[in-house]
Amino acid sequence: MSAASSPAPPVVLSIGSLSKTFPAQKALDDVDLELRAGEVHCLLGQNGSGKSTLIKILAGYHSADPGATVTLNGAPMTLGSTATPERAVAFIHQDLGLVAELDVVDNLALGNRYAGRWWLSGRRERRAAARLLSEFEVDLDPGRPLAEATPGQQTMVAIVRAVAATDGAPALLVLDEPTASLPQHQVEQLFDLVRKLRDRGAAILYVTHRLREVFQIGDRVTVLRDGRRITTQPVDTVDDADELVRLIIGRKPTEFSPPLPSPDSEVLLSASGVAGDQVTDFSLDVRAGEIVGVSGLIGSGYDQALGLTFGARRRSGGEVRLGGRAVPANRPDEAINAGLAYAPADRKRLSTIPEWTVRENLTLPRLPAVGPARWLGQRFERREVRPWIERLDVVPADPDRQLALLSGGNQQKVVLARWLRVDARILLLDEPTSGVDAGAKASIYEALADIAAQGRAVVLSSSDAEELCAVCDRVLIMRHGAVRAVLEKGDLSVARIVSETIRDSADDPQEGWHS
Ligand SMILES: Nc1ncnc2c1ncn2[C@@H]1O[C@H](COP(=O)(O)OP(=O)(O)OP(=O)(O)O)[C@@H](O)[C@H]1O
Repeated sequence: MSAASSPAPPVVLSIGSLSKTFPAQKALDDVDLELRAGEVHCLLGQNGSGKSTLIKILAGYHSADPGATVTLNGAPMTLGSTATPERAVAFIHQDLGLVAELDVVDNLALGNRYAGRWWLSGRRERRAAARLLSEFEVDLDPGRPLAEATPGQQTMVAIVRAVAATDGAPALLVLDEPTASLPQHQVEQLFDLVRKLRDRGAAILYVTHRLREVFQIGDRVTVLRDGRRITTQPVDTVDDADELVRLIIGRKPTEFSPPLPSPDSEVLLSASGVAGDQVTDFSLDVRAGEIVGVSGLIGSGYDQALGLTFGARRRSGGEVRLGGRAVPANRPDEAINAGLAYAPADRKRLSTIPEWTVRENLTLPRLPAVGPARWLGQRFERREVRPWIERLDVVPADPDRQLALLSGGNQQKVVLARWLRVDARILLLDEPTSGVDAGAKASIYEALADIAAQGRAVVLSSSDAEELCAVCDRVLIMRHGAVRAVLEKGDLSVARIVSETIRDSADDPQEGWHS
């Protein structure tokens, strides 16, 4: 935003006395908030602090408790109905609301409120879609089924769609963790788009757990804790990310001490030439005690390598050896027997039962017993589950709460805890902290370090360069389907990861390697 001496830009969104009470849970407690034209206003808070609830009330998914006042450009805003959303408001929710079975053209067209269905995917829409994608510099074939696009590409389609539905000029744009699955390079592109919209005068409400982004893109920041607004202030009055963490969790963050470099120990996992999907050559050796990272751009294959290694994705070539023994391709059962565990990135869709409780989801796949054994089993589960709930700060800390009623980040914590507590020798984790708040991230890193210290090993794929620097002994960078660079602990920095990630491998495919 411009200097303090110029007159304050007009208020676009004004929220007064906003509260929301769910059964047994007050998600928002008397929140006031103002968003001005031409500002990116970051909304921060721990998982479960009420951010999504606030957004869902604005979007009409939830009604607010009586007594709230919300205005948009000075006029009362219609709340409590998704049927008549404000035309000038664009929302990007965590659940992008796209239809995976349709192609990109149809997904964009559906958002644009075209009346007739029979011309979907017609030439006009195809041209309009191509124009929109190129305006926002999204490099994607509009005729491709959305299901084939990576999560990052899908996010961009959702943003383009939402902005287009406001005729390209939203008064208010609400972005709920849009970068959760985007590597740095794509984040920069997204930020260019966000700045473009801000400079056109949009007020932008930006929810993120990546605190660095607040300093990159934010003009002002509001922190929620336990449903209450703790502060609203200009970003340039915030010292650093540690101060943000203190505001978010209400105490000093626990120091995470990175693990010591691991000694030359036994090779637990060896992959060579693994291929399939976008991956042409994924090779690595992982020793006991190591935490190894895999990163790259969307499309580089970095987000598919672990699924291929495990057997969750169809492997077309290469070899995977566990403890020296070859594991046949596409046999996750054999991989599990040999000591491998794999947590996919799409944890919620692929691996939870939302109707079940936190306890049941955390202890899956144990089958429910019947009779007295069931009761004993539940008591045992509760005892086992509680330390994890406390360790990862699951809110509310209730093992018997239905998983679906937890906030998105808290659901992530529960599912991730399930993998952290299994006794596998090697853990493969895709994007382990995506959507998880700063406090719990540190706890997850501690848990990974503990696993490594027990002589086990972790391989994680991540688009978060800071995370890779914080926890990994070594980071493999993939470009164009293959590992092109290996950064050892001493070489690890955000700048180095980003530059290796975006470097064009055609320049020097061999020189990209580092021993
Ligand atoms: N439909 C619901 N029924 C009951 N409780 C709910 C419901 N939706 C949310 N909650 C509770 O309200 C609180 C706030 O949740 P909300 O989703 O707003 O958090 P959040 O700040 O967006 O978290 P995250 O960072 O994990 O997305 C949480 O304790 C959550 O369990």
